[in-house]
Amino acid sequence: MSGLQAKKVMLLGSGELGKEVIIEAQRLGVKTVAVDRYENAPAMQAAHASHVINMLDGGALRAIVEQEKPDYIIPEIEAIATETLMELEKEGYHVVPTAKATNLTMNREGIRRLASETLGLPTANYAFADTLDELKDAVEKIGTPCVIKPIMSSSGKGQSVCRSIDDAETSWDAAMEGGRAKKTRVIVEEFITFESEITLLTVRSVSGTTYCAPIGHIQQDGDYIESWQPHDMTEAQIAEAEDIAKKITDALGGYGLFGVELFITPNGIVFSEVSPRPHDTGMVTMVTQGLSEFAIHIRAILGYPIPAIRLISPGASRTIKAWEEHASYSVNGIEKALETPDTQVRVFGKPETKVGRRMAVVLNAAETTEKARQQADKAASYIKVDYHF
Ligand SMILES: Nc1ncnc2c1ncn2[C@@H]1O[C@H](COP(=O)(O)OP(=O)(O)OP(=O)(O)O)[C@@H](O)[C@H]1O
Ligand SMILES: NCC(=O)N[C@@H]1O[C@H](COP(=O)([O-])[O-])[C@@H](O)[C@H]1O
Ligand SMILES: [Mg+2]
Repeated sequence: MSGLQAKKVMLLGSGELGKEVIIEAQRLGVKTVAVDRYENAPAMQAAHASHVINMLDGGALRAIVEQEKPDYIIPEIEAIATETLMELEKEGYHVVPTAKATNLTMNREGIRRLASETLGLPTANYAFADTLDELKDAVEKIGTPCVIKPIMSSSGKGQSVCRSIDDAETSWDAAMEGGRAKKTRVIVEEFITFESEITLLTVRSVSGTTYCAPIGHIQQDGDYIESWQPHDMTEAQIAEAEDIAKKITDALGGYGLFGVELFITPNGIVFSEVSPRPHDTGMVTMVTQGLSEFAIHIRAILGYPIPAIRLISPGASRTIKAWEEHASYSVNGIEKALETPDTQVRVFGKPETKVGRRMAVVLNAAETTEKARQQADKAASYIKVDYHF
């Protein structure tokens, strides 16, 4: 790489999603630097260079950016000092898709107020609370059941369903435990009884705004366990979903791929949240699309055209999680899993397991999403995380 004069990207957050972004960037001859809060993170294992810093520490973040001078800063996780990204953007650094998008989406309050109060998009009713007493008032106001989440968290961490006012304290404690940043504020959301939920991958690039086929998914404890593409929707539902996605992504701006999370209800489509970056449920695109969500993200960022996104086959993904905390583990059963036709496995290579941590994903392509879901499920059933004592 040393002689090649190339653009340099810096990834802030180096998990399984970032690892694929790094691989796609390298395929286009881009230099890659991976940053995260711990050593040997998945994307670091693929990047040209890496750094371990506390990304919530603005000073540490600035120091590493000034040292590496990347052409593009690509946030990958929901725990970054985004105020520093706003300053760096003003100083001329390019934050993907924009520092404003990162700042607003890093915090559930920012994106929710933008979607509901500024853009008038349909969302669950919501309220915010900074103390247990305020939380009890918010639960009274929103009604039960309701969903309580730290304002800065992801993959369902610290999230709980509050079924009666008596649950408020347990939910408060869960949110304080699970938030990514040491902020105590929580959001209380009306519980939406949806028929299904989707991620609409939306791309803003030099070629305009385009959408991938909708991805259906199932979540357990606020974290995804299964996704498939395409999700069955009427033309009218797709048009409604794309309209919401266009409004929210236009408001965030910049070039890149966004994961717009939507609930499908009998009364219409409800906006939930948006990631200004590839989405975990979108890992399925590694077997369904000609360009995966990761390839699309990097192409869009670099200003390259994305004239078409082709769905090549229906497909499904199934996550493999660890259920114990260990510094030494192995992922077994891959040989048996791969006996199922059109199956692929991605082992992320995280250095240690944690309770509920996603360690790998199984992908399957088939003639129908139903068959792909069944096959992904079957293949995944053979894969086990074993712990070494
Ligand atoms: N208001 C709600 N009503 C009903 N279900 C909800 C509500 N909010 C969240 N959920 C359920 O919990 C899941 C996770 O919620 P949300 O996306 O807000 O959390 P997250 O921590 O940001 O997760 P991720 O980072 O994986 O997107 C949703 O996909 C949905 O299944
Ligand atoms: N829903 C967001 C999401 O899936 N993000 C992905 O999980 C990683 C963190 O995993 P970890 O908590 O196991 O380190 C992040 O770095 C990102 O790749
Ligand atoms: Mg979500």
